[in-house]
Amino acid sequence: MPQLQNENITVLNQLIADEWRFINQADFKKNHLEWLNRLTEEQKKIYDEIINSVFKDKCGVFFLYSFGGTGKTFLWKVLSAAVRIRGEIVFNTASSGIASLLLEGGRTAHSRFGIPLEVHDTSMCRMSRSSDLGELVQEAKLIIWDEAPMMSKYCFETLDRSLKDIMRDPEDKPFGGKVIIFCGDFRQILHVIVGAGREQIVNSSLNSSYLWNQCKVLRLTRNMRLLQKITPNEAREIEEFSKWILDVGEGRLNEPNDGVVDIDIPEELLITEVNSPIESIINAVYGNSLHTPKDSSYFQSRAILFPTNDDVNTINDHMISILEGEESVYLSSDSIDPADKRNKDNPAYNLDFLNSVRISGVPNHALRLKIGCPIMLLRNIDAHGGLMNGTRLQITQIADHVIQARIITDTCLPFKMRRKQFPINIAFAMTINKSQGQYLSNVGLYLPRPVFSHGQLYVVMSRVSSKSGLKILITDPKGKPEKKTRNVVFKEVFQNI
Ligand SMILES: Nc1ncnc2c1ncn2[C@@H]1O[C@H](COP(=O)(O)OP(=O)(O)OP(=O)(O)O)[C@@H](O)[C@H]1O
Repeated sequence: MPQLQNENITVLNQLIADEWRFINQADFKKNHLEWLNRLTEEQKKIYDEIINSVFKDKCGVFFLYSFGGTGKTFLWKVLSAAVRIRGEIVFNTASSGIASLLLEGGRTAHSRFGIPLEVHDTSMCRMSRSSDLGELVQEAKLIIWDEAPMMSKYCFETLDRSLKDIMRDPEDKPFGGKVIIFCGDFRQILHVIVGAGREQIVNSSLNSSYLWNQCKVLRLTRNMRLLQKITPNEAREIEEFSKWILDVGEGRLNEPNDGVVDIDIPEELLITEVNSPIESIINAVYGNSLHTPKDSSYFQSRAILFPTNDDVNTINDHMISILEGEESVYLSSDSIDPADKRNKDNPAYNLDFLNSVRISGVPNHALRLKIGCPIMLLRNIDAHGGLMNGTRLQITQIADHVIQARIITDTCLPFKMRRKQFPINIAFAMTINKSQGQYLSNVGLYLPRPVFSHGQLYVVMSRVSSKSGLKILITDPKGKPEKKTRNVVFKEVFQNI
């Protein structure tokens, strides 16, 4: 494929043409040198290693292990610019739509590579060598895949098989000889498998794959947020808090433990004065008056987090009631999918029952909305426009069949159901799992029941960069405040990193 440095040249493959538009952006050329000069020593070492692999045509599989604030998003920006200013194609991908938005030209790995929704040990991506996507993949010099630990190892193995097939590398190198860098944090929530136990979850993670032996682990260890304009006291507090968060994430509190243990939460994070738990957590995050819709930055930085969806609905229903303004209710149209012949005429699945179904990832039957309220998108709609599953928005206009909003940032049913509804839910509160990848500065964690899976507590703690942004309410079944809560860490997942 010829090198294309001039945007006036036309190419027949639209996917390649789209990538060349990035290459031709003047900004990369202007900014790359300035960014390069700002890299810290450890960032520069990683940069050099990757660039060396890319431009000396060495294959390479890397995993960048880092925690929040160590500058990995910054590093991707510099690496992508370095490859693009040399006229080459970079794939910026992420496991989730929301994480892909942080990357220039980012896409979910599933959509970028045509990875099937159901993956197993022989599945292949939906692309052939001669397809537009196949040709684009052959051109790509560097593949970045963020938030890798939240995907099943079969996704990476599927891509490995497909790239080997497409690249036809005589040496059968991993990923067809491409330079690929995965990154993420194994302390965070891993691949979610409904109903699976600890062993199955750990066995399905990237570092349980045959590919892991080929992966060189690189590390970023320096919290770059500490270098920003803050006082020595603030820096010390952030440093201590970061260390405590890492201890939570690695299960190092209250040792010895097998990874499931009650831990003490520091007093300053706890909400202890409680008349009504719901009102206490709302006050801690949103203050005690929500009479007029606040500006978008107010909602952008705040959320109440819960381990499960049931409690999320309770808070969102309460919040929409107290938000000032006229309420509009949008009802979904529900039916059993005609393709589900076995259940299509089952009287148990009547309309009332279908309307009552509330599950994660599917909008509720009745959407109660008001102008000003925060909502979360539940579908990947437009990557370029920033509209991905998990994007939060604030409603600005409501009409009969249209909602206007501005961006502020498998089902397991025994029947096949169809629901026509705006793909949104209210987002004053959300589940911990949905908050992974979101950036918040005011978080309220409400634990009427403890977390149940690896990484959930760590994900909450690592949403904020300072203690002052986090308030935790732990209650017993009678609503009485407590000071301890369960932490779950599958420690075996760290063994070979
Ligand atoms: N070398 C650097 N020079 C100056 N600022 C930097 C550098 N590296 C990172 N930063 C800044 O530090 C902050 C944190 O970096 P970044 O967002 O890239 O970290 P991250 O590891 O992606 O964190 P998170 O996972 O929490 O998003 C950002 O404001 C970023 O611009």
